[in-house]
Amino acid sequence: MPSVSLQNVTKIYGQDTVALDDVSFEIDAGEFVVVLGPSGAGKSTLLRILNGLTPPTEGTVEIGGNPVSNAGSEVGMVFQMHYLIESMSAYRNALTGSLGRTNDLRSVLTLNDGDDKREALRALDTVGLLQEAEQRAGSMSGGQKQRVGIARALVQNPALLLADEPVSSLDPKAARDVMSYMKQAARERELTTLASLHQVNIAREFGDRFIGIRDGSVVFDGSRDDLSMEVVDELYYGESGAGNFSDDDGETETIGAETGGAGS
Ligand SMILES: Nc1ncnc2c1ncn2[C@@H]1O[C@H](COP(=O)(O)OP(=O)(O)OP(=O)(O)O)[C@@H](O)[C@H]1O
Repeated sequence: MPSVSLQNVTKIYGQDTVALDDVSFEIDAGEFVVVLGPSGAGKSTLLRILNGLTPPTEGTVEIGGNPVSNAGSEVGMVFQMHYLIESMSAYRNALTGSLGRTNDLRSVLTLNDGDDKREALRALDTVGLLQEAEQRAGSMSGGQKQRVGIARALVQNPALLLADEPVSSLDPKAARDVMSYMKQAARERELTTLASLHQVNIAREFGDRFIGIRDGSVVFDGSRDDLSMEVVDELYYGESGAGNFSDDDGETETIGAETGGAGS
């Protein structure tokens, strides 16, 4: 049974804004999938449908064989903006992930059960922040905050980890750090992961499978080897734009917030 299954999913906002148009794909358990596509392609809509925040207009979505509900506990979410409580420690922030399971505010404020505490520490360890567990989130770097956001999602013990442009606001080094930890967490926990990214070079480095969306349709679904410069050009610029995206040495150019280039 696939971990994620979308069948003929269409999303129309209002009268006629077709954000997703008859999208179907399946993701196997443990796959690390990156969604790519130009602004407005439908990536955020896809993620919102997968976490139950937005109902599809048509089609079916299943996670672990069950229809997506808006209970949300089976889906962990990492956001572009981390949405941490800045006055609380990294540990307390990670612990709020257990709310997804227990729905009990007391578990965060006072009466945590021991399992939740252990899970929060384990998750912080996974993202390399065990030593910083007691540090106030507000005093952490952007990359560290994002890693706390990943820890919080892991504490939820989700069946699917979704990340919506998780490294867009980070410099290239911090972005790579965050992606490395996310990949490691997914591998350790055999966690199915789907991340939308704007930076093609970072996507290429960390993704195992790539789904390209353009104008609401899946126009590419393949491995790193299949993700040629031509495919990337066509994904972002359409057929007429071939050649725009490759530079002279064949490296993929950066999209969006990343400005420093690979490894800088
Ligand atoms: N709540 C909404 N109401 C109306 N239209 C919407 C809504 N959300 C998204 N859209 C439209 O749906 C289309 C897809 O938007 P979506 O945000 O999913 O794209 P995206 O690929 O995530 O873009 P970006 O990379 O800029 O975040 C766009 O035309 C957008 O304007």
